[in-house]
Amino acid sequence: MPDEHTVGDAVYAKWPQTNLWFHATVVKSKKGYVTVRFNDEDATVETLPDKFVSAEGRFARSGSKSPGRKRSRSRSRGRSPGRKVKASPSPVKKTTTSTRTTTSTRSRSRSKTRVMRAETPTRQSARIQAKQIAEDVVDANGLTLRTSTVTSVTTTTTVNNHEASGTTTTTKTFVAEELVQKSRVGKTTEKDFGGVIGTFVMTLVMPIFIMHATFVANSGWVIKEHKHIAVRDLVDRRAIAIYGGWFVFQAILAMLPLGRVVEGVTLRNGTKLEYRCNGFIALLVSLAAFGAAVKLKYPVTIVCDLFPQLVFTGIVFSIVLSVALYIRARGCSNAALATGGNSGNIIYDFFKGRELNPRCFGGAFDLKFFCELRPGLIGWVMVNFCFISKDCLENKYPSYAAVLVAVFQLWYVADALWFEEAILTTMDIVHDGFGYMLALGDLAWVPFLYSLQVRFLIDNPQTYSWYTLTGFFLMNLIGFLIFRGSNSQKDAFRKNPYDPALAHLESMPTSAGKRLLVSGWWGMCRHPNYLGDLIMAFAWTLPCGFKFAMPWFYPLYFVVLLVHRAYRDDLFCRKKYGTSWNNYRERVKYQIIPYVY
Ligand SMILES: NC(=O)C1=CN([C@@H]2O[C@H](COP(=O)(O)OP(=O)(O)OC[C@H]3O[C@@H](n4cnc5c(N)ncnc54)[C@H](OP(=O)(O)O)[C@@H]3O)[C@@H](O)[C@H]2O)C=CC1
Ligand SMILES: CC(C)CCC[C@@H](C)[C@H]1CC=C2C3=C(CC[C@@]21C)[C@@]1(C)CC[C@H](O)C(C)(C)[C@@H]1CC3
Repeated sequence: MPDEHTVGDAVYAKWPQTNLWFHATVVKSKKGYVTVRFNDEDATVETLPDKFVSAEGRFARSGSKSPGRKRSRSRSRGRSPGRKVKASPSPVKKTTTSTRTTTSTRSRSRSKTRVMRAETPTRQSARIQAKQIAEDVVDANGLTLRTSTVTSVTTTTTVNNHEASGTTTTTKTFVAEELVQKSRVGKTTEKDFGGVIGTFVMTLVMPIFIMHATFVANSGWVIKEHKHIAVRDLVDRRAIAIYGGWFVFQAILAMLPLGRVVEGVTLRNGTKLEYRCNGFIALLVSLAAFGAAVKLKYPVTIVCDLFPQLVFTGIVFSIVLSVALYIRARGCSNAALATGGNSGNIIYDFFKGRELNPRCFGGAFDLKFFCELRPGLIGWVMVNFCFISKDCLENKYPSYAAVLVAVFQLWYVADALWFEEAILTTMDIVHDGFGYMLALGDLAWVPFLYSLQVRFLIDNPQTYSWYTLTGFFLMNLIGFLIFRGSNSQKDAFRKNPYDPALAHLESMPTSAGKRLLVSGWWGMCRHPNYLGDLIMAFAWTLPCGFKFAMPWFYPLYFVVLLVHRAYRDDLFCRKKYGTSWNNYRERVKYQIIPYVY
């Protein structure tokens, strides 16, 4: 049972995202959450689940339970993940500890625990280690917790004798007291995407390019036959109704009380948001609705006829949404901001997005999560299918290459929605605010540019022998197996590093507590999932042939996007894992392509 807290109580509170506990004072206590003020120079206020707050007397008393009252887990596996003994968040000395193992020899055993006061050398190394941990710690949003003072560090060494497994493990629990830290989102000083000028150029170029690609999908880089198109020709009520109707339809599906509700990563204030994952159901319903529309002879090809108008509507919609998001974020508390979108420069912050998790309908509807996976991603599949339907109607026999690429892309989207909750740990959800980049990316770039190859193949049918088509299929399959295999391996490891199914994998410890895989897919290179994604991108484009440049935009853009993403992730991880990240880079040398890059 967590402690009862009264306003003004002196407590120890766990600093978000660390195993470090600090002096704090209770400001408010409500329904399982306690708002505390840390005794640091900034008097940082955080709201934490009550298990992360413990009365001071209770915390220091020998033999008392840990604040979280978690049972410490000991592992006795030979492999590295198994060797890790998860340090209890409790800094208290325990006289007895219940232990559990996760292997087949799993057994519950009372372990005899000897508590030793660390003498000077250990105490000194603990102080250094605690300081290093604190310096390396970065919160869920990539924010470094800056350390200014370490006034005292206490070390307890606990030796557990595991009778059942016959192994002896040593748990060192460090208590760092009165570390003065900050976790507020400071001004964003390191700007990526070329800073203010880069983001300004991208803000202008991205919509122009989407429009341009709409008119040249079937040709080279330039519009050869110049048709004069006025902006007023691009405004069409039917296009607005189709785009708006689709967005609302997807929003309704997303809000249906179907599918699992999962928790996202821990936020800076120690809390987690909940997300309803019913994306795969939304895809099935959308496909069924499309099938019904075709069967009922509803003119789905209107999407092809009004394509430029739809693209224009999507762009305008994304711009309006981004402006609304920017204005909304001006009224946000500091705690709600993304670390990367708080530079104070309107152009940069508008592009990157200021608010991390904008939600509406009383917090029930997460805009970024919804936009990233639903209207754009499922819309991309629908655009492909509308063009295939048009081809079937006009030519009787559809272009097999176009059908194959549409199937590959449906497969990719279905996979994303089947593993929907995996997106909750991607940098878009964890680090990036929701602004112009993601709004335009999700709602116009993905549905109207990612469909480039299928649109090209409809206008320029290519004929291939069955073994060439099989070759494309195998290439896509190989890419998919690498992409899915590596993403699932990492997800499984992050969910439970002691999963027996991962016992064959080697991992290395980091100063932030989490381990990093160094064998299996993640031993080949640091981003095997990007490699798989890229192989698929090429498998979707090769069928377009080499006569025209435009379809090749997608794999070229994707290389740039993923190389830049790998670079950004490297910066985040360096902050998060400190020197351990350098050791990891030494061990796993290549970024995306083993022995090449
Ligand atoms: N189709 C498209 O347009 C796009 C697709 N994608 C795809 O989205 C997917 C997600 O991409 P993204 O979020 O960028 O990156 P990753 O899925 O590669 O995630 C990077 C994070 O994984 C963790 N990690 C890194 N190395 C290891 C390791 N050795 N062991 C355990 N954990 C590790 C780290 O986080 P931590 O340690 O905190 O867990 C790191 O920050 C990719 O498959 C990518 O191809 C991405 C962009 C666009
Ligand atoms: C061009 C701009 C500078 C950037 C626009 C970027 C966006 C288009 C992409 C950023 C990350 C994305 C992801 C997917 C789609 C593209 C965007 C939005 C993703 C949903 C595709 C399906 C995958 O399986 C995924 C892993 C779920 C992807 C997550 C990232």
